[in-house]
Amino acid sequence: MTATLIAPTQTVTPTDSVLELRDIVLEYPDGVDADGNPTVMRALDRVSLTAHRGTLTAVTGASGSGKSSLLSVAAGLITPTSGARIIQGNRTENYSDRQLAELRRTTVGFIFQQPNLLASLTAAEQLELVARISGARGADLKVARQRATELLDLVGLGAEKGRKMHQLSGGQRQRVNIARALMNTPALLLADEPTSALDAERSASIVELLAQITREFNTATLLITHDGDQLAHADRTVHMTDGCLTDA
Ligand SMILES: Nc1ncnc2c1ncn2[C@@H]1O[C@H](COP(=O)(O)OP(=O)(O)OP(=O)(O)O)[C@@H](O)[C@H]1O
Repeated sequence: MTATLIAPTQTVTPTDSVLELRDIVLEYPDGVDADGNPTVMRALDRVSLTAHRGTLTAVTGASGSGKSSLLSVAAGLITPTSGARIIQGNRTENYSDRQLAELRRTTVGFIFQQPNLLASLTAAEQLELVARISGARGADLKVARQRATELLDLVGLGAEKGRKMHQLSGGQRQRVNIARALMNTPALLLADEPTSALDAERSASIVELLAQITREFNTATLLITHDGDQLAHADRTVHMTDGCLTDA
């Protein structure tokens, strides 16, 4: 992996809280009971969690315990049933869809299990697209292109930036995915089992990369993982059990 350093755009201290969840309850509608009354499935049960700048928090737990639900609430993709969600000092649980979309665009980088990359675009174009969607044109687009090049160098894909997705391995595609998540200099980086489709060696290098990014970009990073070997890279590990969160 290359060691290119790209300075974060904001000056912050490692102890800054980016995300604070207080007593979060999330219930999904879950059909009806025998009397025809609506029932709910409680996916998050009074969850509290603070994520700080420059800190990698691993989230573990059995399938169905609520890990993805936790990340979706943290990302502002789902509004919790109750509780407080504070992102960059702002209470957001009453934000409109538009405010949440803006918050995600400016603050959150999301890395999914399977990189959802566009087959027709090169690695560099995948990253440029983020800037285009944000409205970058002219000089701004030029700056974004430069940033895309630097980020692809950072994730070790400088030589592959002109390749389309079918010309890359699964591990390389996930690196493109990670670089893309950094295009908007997110304060909060959320990774939902980013190594689930990779072998042990590639998984280890991806998690090392996420730990490096957390330090160099000063992100508050949440990483869902099932892999005990990856926990060594985490500053903190929390565990979900039936919607409840505890320190591991
Ligand atoms: N949209 C939904 N509607 C109803 N129930 C849901 C919905 N999404 C998730 N659930 C339920 O909420 C619980 C938590 O799901 P979640 O996906 O957060 O778990 P997880 O720990 O991420 O699981 P996995 O490791 O298998 O991805 C599960 O019981 C799941 O069936």
